[in-house]
Amino acid sequence: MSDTQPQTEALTGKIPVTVLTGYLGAGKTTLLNRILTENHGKRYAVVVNEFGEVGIDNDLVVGADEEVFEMNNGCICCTVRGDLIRIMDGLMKRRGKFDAVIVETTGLADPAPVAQTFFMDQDVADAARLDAVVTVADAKWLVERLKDAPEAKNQIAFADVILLNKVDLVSEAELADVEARIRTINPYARLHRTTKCDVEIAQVLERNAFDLERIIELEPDFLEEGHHHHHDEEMQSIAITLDGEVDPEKFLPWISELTQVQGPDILRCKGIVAFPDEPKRFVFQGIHMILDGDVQGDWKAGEPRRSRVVFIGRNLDEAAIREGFLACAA
Ligand SMILES: Nc1nc2c(ncn2[C@@H]2O[C@H](COP(=O)(O)OP(=O)(O)OP(=O)(O)O)[C@@H](O)[C@H]2O)c(=O)[nH]1
Repeated sequence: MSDTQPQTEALTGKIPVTVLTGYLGAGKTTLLNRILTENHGKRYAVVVNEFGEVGIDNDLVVGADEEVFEMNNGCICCTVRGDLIRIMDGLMKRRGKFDAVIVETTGLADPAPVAQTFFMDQDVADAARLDAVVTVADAKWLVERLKDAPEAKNQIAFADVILLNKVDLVSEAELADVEARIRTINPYARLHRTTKCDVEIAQVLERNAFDLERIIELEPDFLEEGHHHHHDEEMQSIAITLDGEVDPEKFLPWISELTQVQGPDILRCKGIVAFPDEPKRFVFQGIHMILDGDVQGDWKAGEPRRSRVVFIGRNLDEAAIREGFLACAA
């Protein structure tokens, strides 16, 4: 389908749904926050899914408390039939309160079963239409992940729109290389080079770009029940909650050493921690050895000052990481 065939909600009566995907740490939440803070006069309902049982992404999505629905009992692509359908049904009962839906999947999700929900479940298919699969790709790490992560490849293959993000971290030659790799997997998607996902929102939302025929060519059993996909069996997700504050003098050296030493195996880490006498939450994010942290957003009145961290990776010594974090207690 092309831009010349507008199929807006006014015409079809269906709510447009954008599936936002991309590997761990590529910039999905960055794009989502950009969409939610930009002044476009639209109201979005957001469904966030994360890998690991401690909800962190939900708290990192800005100013959208009421509209954010969180699914964190596993990978979205394995629980779509349940969670996503239930949430979509709930959303349809609140029609009129929002103009479109955005589903942010975990970095480890295969987008196929997510997209399938919008065709296979009759109630969902009657009420909503998949507008586009938007994939955020990390210009620095994508080439590596295409070698060892099948999900990363599927996310590119399924995309209608690709944001090749973090162009600030790579040279022009590396950029050309990663772009060529993307094109061998998906020659069709619109591709935008971005830093911090700085793309015009109209390039991402309401594209009316999802092309079922292309997807069936790619995956002939797309519209059949029992569609299988495989997960990276070695991938671990370690979520730790400390019921209290952590001492920055212990925590900062610990996290920095951990990511330096085990960086190659830590695909993603993030957390929200409470420092003593600090009214704001300390939020940190890491991708391999690149670590970033800052105080942002006040702890709300009455909110327990709990510290939560998540590590996703391979060959991680869970007991040692757990012990190390708990030893940072203030
Ligand atoms: N240098 C650089 N950093 C970026 C860019 N875009 C995002 N980041 C940083 O990359 C980290 C991950 O960004 P997120 O938006 O949380 O990524 P995500 O895809 O939502 O991550 P997961 O949900 O864990 O898979 C954050 O620390 C961002 O600030 C970019 O264009 N350049």
